[in-house]
Amino acid sequence: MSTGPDDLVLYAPEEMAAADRLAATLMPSFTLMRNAGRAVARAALQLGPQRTLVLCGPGGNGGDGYVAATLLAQQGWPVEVAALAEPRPGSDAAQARAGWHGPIRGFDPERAAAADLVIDAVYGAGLSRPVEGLVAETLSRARRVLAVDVPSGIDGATGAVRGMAPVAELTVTFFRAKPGHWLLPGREHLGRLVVADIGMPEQVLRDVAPRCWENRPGLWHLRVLTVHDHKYSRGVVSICGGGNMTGAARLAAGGARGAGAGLVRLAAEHGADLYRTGAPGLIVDEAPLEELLADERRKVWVCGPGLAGDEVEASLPALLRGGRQVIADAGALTGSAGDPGRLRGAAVLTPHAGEFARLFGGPGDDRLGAARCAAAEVGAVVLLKGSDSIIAAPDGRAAINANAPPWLGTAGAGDVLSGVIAALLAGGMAPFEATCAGVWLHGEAANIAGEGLLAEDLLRCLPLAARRARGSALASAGAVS
Ligand SMILES: NC(=O)C1=CN([C@@H]2O[C@H](COP(=O)(O)OP(=O)(O)OC[C@H]3O[C@@H](n4cnc5c(N)ncnc54)[C@H](O)[C@@H]3O)[C@@H](O)[C@H]2O)[C@@H](O)CC1
Ligand SMILES: Nc1ncnc2c1ncn2[C@@H]1O[C@H](COP(=O)(O)OP(=O)(O)O)[C@@H](O)[C@H]1O
Ligand SMILES: [K+]
Repeated sequence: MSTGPDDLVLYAPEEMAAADRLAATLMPSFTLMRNAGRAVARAALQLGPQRTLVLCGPGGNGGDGYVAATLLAQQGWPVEVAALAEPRPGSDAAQARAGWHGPIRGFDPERAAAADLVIDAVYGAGLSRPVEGLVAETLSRARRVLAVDVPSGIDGATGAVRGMAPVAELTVTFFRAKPGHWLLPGREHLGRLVVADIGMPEQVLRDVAPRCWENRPGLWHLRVLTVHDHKYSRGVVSICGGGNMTGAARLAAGGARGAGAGLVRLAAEHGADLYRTGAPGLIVDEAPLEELLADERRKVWVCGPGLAGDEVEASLPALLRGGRQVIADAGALTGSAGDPGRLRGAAVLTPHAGEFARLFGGPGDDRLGAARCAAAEVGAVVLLKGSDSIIAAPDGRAAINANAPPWLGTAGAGDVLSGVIAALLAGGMAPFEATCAGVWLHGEAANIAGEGLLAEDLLRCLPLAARRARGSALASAGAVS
């Protein structure tokens, strides 16, 4: 089956609540809860019969727990239920509670410690304050946890831990995942994530349409070359080269070439000889920048890797004035610390957490929200890099990337990435899609290279990463808008 944006969309808790309300006008809402509980029971059954304690909260999450407990008991499982409070009379959760005919106990940390499996159905999308006291104590004693929707305490919008949250072995969520499933630290609490189909009407996807996606092939499409392509149509990338830290610009150039740019040129008014000793396919220009800008084919520029403050001053304003598509990285970001307005006109900014903080402050617990605000403020795509990189567009679209292995955190990896994004931009992709695709290819190349990679290793792995992207996005649905 093909994957498209609708499959990758992430519903924040308030969007999921809106989806729920809409669904309730189209079908009996209890059907969704019954299907959710069924999916939880099915997942538990796959773990094999064992003494199970279902911890039920007062709302819909607890309702799913009662349904699952009832179904598991019907299968002959040794199941106990502990409840925090009675569900609101007349609610779906109350109906689910009425289906459970066994005893209901109070929360007790010792009982949780004695169970072989704890089903955490305490809080889900309705988490409204930190998890503490008896709930925290009980959850923290569980030895093996299956979480319903999210491990209680994980904020579904931000991935933050509010108070405490158990580390689950398996998490079963419904309809679509949430940003907090993919953002850290939430992602580390899930174990394996199962997204269960609970029969949500199709109309919900149309009428409640979040603008946040998991970043994978299918959200974007790499172009396919034809016999009519040539080096200029594949894209020209220009890179500002510093006179001192020359490795960074060379890595960016390698990233652009590895990601399929037809022609990569390095602008090095000073230090051109150093660059000429590098890759033979790289063209080094010694002419002053103003002269290079007269060539209208040179639309896409990487500015920042390896540049000192004065070198940024000598290049960035001219590139922006010249209406070029600029990827501002490293030195270009540091040079605008506290004054992000200086980057207005750039196509993409690629800060890591430290650079982001220097530019915009924060970002605090809500990194997704902070990246979106930053993108709107500067009018550029903002890529907040990390092991859960966030790509945010000025129009509110955002994507969360999760394929990057920890060994990608090595000096020079970011320089390669700026070149990869530049190549995709130069090849005709729009800035948001080019950045999403670049980040995924970069992570995939790191997976191909394996642990111990050096930034240089990414370059030879990029072509295979692109082939994998094309393979897994085959026949995907249309573009994101
Ligand atoms: N959205 C959907 O499509 C569906 C949702 N379902 C379930 O319904 C859940 C959402 O239900 P609710 O909106 O009732 O929310 P929850 O069941 O997550 O929370 C219930 C209530 O608990 C209280 N609460 C939250 N955090 C607390 C804390 N830390 N300390 C003390 N009290 C706290 C709040 O008053 C909240 O309204 C989902 O997580 C999911 O499990 C499913 O039943 C079926 C379909
Ligand atoms: N723990 C991690 N897991 C996965 N990717 C990481 C991790 N730490 C850093 N990265 C990635 O490595 C790259 C490092 O970029 P950057 O910090 O700019 O380094 P440099 O300036 O040395 O090139 C980014 O793409 C970032 O997302
Ligand atoms: K839960």
